[in-house]
Amino acid sequence: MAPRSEKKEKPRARKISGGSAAERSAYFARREAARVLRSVLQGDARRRAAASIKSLVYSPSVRNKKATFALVCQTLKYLQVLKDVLAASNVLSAKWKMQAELIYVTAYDVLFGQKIGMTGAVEKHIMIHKHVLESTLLKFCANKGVKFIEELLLHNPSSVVAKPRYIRVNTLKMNTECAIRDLERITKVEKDEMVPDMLVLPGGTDLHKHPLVLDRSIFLQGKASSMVAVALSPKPGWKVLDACAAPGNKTTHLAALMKGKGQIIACEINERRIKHLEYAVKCSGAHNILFKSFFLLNQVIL
Ligand SMILES: C[S@@+](CC[C@H](N)C(=O)[O-])C[C@H]1O[C@@H](n2cnc3c(N)ncnc32)[C@H](O)[C@@H]1O
Repeated sequence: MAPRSEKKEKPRARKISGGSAAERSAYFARREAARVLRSVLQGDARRRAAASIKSLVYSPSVRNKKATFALVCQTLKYLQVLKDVLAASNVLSAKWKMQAELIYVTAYDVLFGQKIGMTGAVEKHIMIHKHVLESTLLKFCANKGVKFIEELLLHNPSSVVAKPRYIRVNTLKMNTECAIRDLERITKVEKDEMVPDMLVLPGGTDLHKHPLVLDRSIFLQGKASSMVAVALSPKPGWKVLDACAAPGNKTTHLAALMKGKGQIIACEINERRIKHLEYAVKCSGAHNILFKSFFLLNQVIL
């Protein structure tokens, strides 16, 4: 493969005059994200382990680490959709191919992100084509018969992030049918076939700030983690020891399966994590949990 020409925009050399600090920061974050994305995709193409995104982002040369990390992850999540939309809209012509990664990151920002600091040549190019990109995206959704863009990710097996998002309903606070009705307002929801009270949402659904997550009516808990308490199948009235409890996903799951009856002894050695554990338990509506600061195998605590 011919080496890429290095005649690209040099983000650090370029002086961005005017604009707010937020605009300048967004401009640079896109360029830093594009460089990280290139390393990730090159590693992938050569079928060798790419450096982890975190290790690339946390190199000293990256200034705006948080924004860069978020942009890389989000662009990767939508990458196949972005590629398809750009190709169908003829936006990634030969002239722009050398900056393909910056085009992907910017297209992500324009279609799904914040659209700030749109001062660079690539930004202007994407903004000129914004309407055609948006209408192509809508056509894709219509053709696949999907209501939400996240669902397109499920139709894309090659998508980097095709894994679904699992949710465990905290039945101490809410029943599963109500949770489904609430979540269906924002995305597609299915019941998991194996784990009771577990819901499956399209990959990439971000619910971290959803009120049901914040008040612990639902937990963003993986399927494997949720199988543990189900496998134990504790009955109301049992006494159960959770030896490594924080942040409390399994502890609260046990409490729900025991319908709040019996006792769970939750051990956690890390003081900072104990606080998270106690907060999660308090919000979860479980009242039968006794906290211990650590668990020692040879210590009789029961
Ligand atoms: C992977 S996390 C547990 C996740 C948790 N079971 C859940 O489902 O949310 C492991 C936890 O065990 C704690 N831990 C490790 N050794 C411990 C010990 N001897 N006693 C109590 N907690 C310990 C760690 O501090 C950490 O918070």
